[in-house]
Amino acid sequence: MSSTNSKLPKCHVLLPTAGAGLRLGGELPKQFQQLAGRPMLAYALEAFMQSPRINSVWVAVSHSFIDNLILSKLAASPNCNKPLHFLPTGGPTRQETVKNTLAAMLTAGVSENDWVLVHDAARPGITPKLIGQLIEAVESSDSGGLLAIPVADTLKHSDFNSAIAGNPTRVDKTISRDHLWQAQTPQMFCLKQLHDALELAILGDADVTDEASAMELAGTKPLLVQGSIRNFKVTHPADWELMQSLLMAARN
Ligand SMILES: Nc1ccn([C@@H]2O[C@H](COP(=O)(O)OP(=O)(O)OP(=O)(O)O)[C@@H](O)[C@H]2O)c(=O)n1
Ligand SMILES: C[C@](O)(CO)[C@H](O)COP(=O)(O)O
Repeated sequence: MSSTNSKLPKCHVLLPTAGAGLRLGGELPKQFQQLAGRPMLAYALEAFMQSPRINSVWVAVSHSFIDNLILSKLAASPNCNKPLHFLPTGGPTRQETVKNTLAAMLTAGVSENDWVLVHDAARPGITPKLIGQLIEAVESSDSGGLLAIPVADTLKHSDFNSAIAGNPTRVDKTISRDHLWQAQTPQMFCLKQLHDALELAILGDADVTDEASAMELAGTKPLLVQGSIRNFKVTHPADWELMQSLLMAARN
């Protein structure tokens, strides 16, 4: 499958940005706060703009943020060299935000057979090289797939009873890390299949925290493609500090 033939599936990006960033804190949701001098969202946006296989970019925004000047400034950047759409499709959960945005993309005329790469705005360490590797691997497989990294540390399950009333948390047991991977994004699937899988998962109140989980519930086995430790999710203040140092060092 190559996007050079217009009849073949194209690749589009969906960036969900409707989270509140509560674990990080701050006056704005984290994806719009200044990280090493630019809104965090700008880094992922630029990586996809620089990826030759990406045809269009769709940013899912909460209703309360859709008219914010930060968005128009991002769109005006000379780096924005592909069709860029901001949609007020944010929902109460990540999976609802993604499902609403996929529905809007279908309504806007994107082909249901095209690929969509869903990427957290909170992962500014993504690079055009990693994006290219995911696309190449998934296109030559018979299913969708995601970036992920094999778990490197020894894993402990905590003792439920030790977590009561300020007691120190204790080990219940050690879990084998064999065959365990940490899911990253982008996660790349056929647009309509992902939409339907998310819709089913939401209707069934399933605990899906990423796109792959919804596709697994629908019976597929997504491909695991080697990601990078640099593509970590900025969730807590310590992640923010680390990412800021990495971005500043890369600039010098
Ligand atoms: N209702 C939601 C929740 C999350 N997200 C997006 O999903 C990505 C990953 O979510 P996470 O890092 O957990 O962000 P938040 O939900 O904002 O974080 P927190 O749980 O700390 O509030 C982010 O780009 C976030 O904006 C979204 O679009 N809609
Ligand atoms: C999609 C994800 O980033 C994959 O690791 C993750 O599941 C998002 O989870 P969160 O609960 O929204 O932080």
